[in-house]
Amino acid sequence: MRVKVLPGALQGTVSIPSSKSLTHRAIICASLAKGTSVVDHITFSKDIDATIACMRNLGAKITVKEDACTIQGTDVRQVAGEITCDCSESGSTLRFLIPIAALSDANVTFIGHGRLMQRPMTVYKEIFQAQHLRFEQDQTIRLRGPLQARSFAVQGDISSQFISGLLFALPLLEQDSTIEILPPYESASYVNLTTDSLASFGITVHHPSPLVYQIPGGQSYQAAHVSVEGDASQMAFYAVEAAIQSSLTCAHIDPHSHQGDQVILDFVKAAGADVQGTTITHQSLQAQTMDIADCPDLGPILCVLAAYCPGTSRIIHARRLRMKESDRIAAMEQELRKWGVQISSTEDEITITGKAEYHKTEPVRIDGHNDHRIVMAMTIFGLCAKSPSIIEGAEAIEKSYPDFFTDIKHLNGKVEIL
Ligand SMILES: O=C(O)C1=C[C@@H](OP(=O)(O)O)[C@@H](O)[C@H](O)C1
Ligand SMILES: C=C(OP(=O)(O)O)C(=O)O
Repeated sequence: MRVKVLPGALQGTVSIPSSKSLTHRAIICASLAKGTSVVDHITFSKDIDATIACMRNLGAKITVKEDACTIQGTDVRQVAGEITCDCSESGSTLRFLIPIAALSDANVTFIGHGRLMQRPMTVYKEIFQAQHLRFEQDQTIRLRGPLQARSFAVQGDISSQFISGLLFALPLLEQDSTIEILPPYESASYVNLTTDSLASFGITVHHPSPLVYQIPGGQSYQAAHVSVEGDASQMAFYAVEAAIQSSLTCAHIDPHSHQGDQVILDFVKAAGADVQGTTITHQSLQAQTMDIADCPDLGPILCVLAAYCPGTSRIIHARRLRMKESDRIAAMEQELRKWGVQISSTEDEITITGKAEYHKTEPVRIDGHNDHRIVMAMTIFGLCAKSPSIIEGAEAIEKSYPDFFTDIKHLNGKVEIL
């Protein structure tokens, strides 16, 4: 899909789609629970569809109607035979489900697409090898449990999704387990979302100190009704557009949310925007240093913010952006340079010297890098620029936010699907 983006300010109120992270978690917990759960206010996307399909293959009965899933949970420990789980391009689906699938002694094959199987998996490989369990990885991952309760030491700066995955599975083992995080501990806010979701389904996890989780064994998930709150990572695209050139209100955002990406409101405020609740209004902008250790998904759109902030901004602790759907640092460097943005990077840091306006005599041709967050960030850049751009591979938005361009149009954004 190619999308032409014409310059112009957005206006109005946008209903932010529901949190992808919280939806994965609610569907997984419900699928492990005794009885029937309901998860509603879901925004469906390719990643969420992948989690639903995999949980069905692991035995959960999931009915989808409008924006809700009714889920009859299963005892995954009883799964037998040969199971295949297609995770599409979803790192969350793959890394959350590996320990869950390993609760049984079934032979489970995980399939991934795009860059998924190149994303780091060493933490699990080492755990499985230490327990003499099958874990083979090439184009697919083939594994066999049953996983045993242990004291697990997990590197904290590769992906928090390993910690979340273990936290879903370990309460269902008979014995107690502990997870010790080896610092630095990044994306910890996502693990907080996991423990929140576990608590909603009756699972207890003790967190006696910042780097230790104690997980009592012998627990069972209880059915629950969960309504999913808005997605702070998606709000970020609108918050940045408003900070650069307009005024927007973001609806369906929980002011008390535990999502780490809610920090976007602090970043746009520190850049100079007026922020009242979830209404963001442009005022003159300035450069700043932004630490994204706890909110990596904000990386691409913060590059856009920095590009429009006069002065030199730094985005630090950014290394993990290189391991997402694309190398997001390289992708943003390549695409922003086409607009004439001054941007450079080291392995862990991005430096951008911004200015208020960008203009090119020919339409700028942007590559979406098969990455939803690159497509959305470069769309916002194009709306704020002074001349048109064309985004190739814009269908990548389906991974998390299929209605992105429809919502942009509702806000008077001039985007044309070519
Ligand atoms: O747990 C989650 O829902 C997520 C954790 C983060 O990954 P890392 O912990 O690998 O940084 C984030 O980038 C991803 O989009 C969603
Ligand atoms: C990296 C992302 O998701 P995941 O890790 O689940 O593929 C994302 O949504 O930006």
